[in-house]
Amino acid sequence: MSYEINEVMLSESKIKQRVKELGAEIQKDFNDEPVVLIAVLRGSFVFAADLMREMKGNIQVDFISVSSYGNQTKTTGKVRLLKDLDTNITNENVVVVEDIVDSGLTLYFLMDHLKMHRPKQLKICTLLDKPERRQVDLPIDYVGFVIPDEFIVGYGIDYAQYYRNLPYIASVKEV
Ligand SMILES: O=P(O)(O)OC[C@H]1O[C@H](OP(=O)(O)OP(=O)(O)O)[C@H](O)[C@@H]1O
Ligand SMILES: Nc1nc2[nH]cnc2c(=O)[nH]1
Ligand SMILES: [Mg+2]
Repeated sequence: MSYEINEVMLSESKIKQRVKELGAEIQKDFNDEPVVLIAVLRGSFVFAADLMREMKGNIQVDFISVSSYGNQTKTTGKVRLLKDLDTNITNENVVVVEDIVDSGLTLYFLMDHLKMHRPKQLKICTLLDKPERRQVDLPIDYVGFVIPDEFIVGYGIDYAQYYRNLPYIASVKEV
């Protein structure tokens, strides 16, 4: 089975505008206190890079890497931790930065993992939310866009490791 780009769902300018709003909202909620952003590799690296530049003040960034999709469009249901944090987040304000929440299994696994370090606050920010596909209950603090149940790529998000370099977000179709 192979896929190709179907249509643009979110343009570069629409994403830029929303990322700006999210940065301002997070900063306001934390009253300009220091924040550690945790980007979930690989998908969220583009979003996290743009989001952190919309925030002023004492922002740290660290990366955690997990994978559960392999080269398919459905989750394997098994989340693998590929790289852990390097930062000590105990008593820190932490915001986990994700590109997309689909089944919710990735973040469910990660939240459990991160809570063990007893951060002061632990919040979730995702650019995209696909609520129709959720398999677990997950409280999400910041959502960029709620999207329909379509497999999407671009702006850091891949299909079989390709398309991450697209500056926009597009749906794909089977060909
Ligand atoms: O809510 P879920 O159903 O768990 O899906 C969301 C996760 O799936 C994708 O990551 P993937 O495992 O494909 O790895 P990647 O970030 O390296 O592309 C995406 O970047 C999210 O992290
Ligand atoms: N590329 C891609 N990866 C995902 N991981 C979870 N949902 C999606 C999606 O819609 N597209
Ligand atoms: Mg990911």
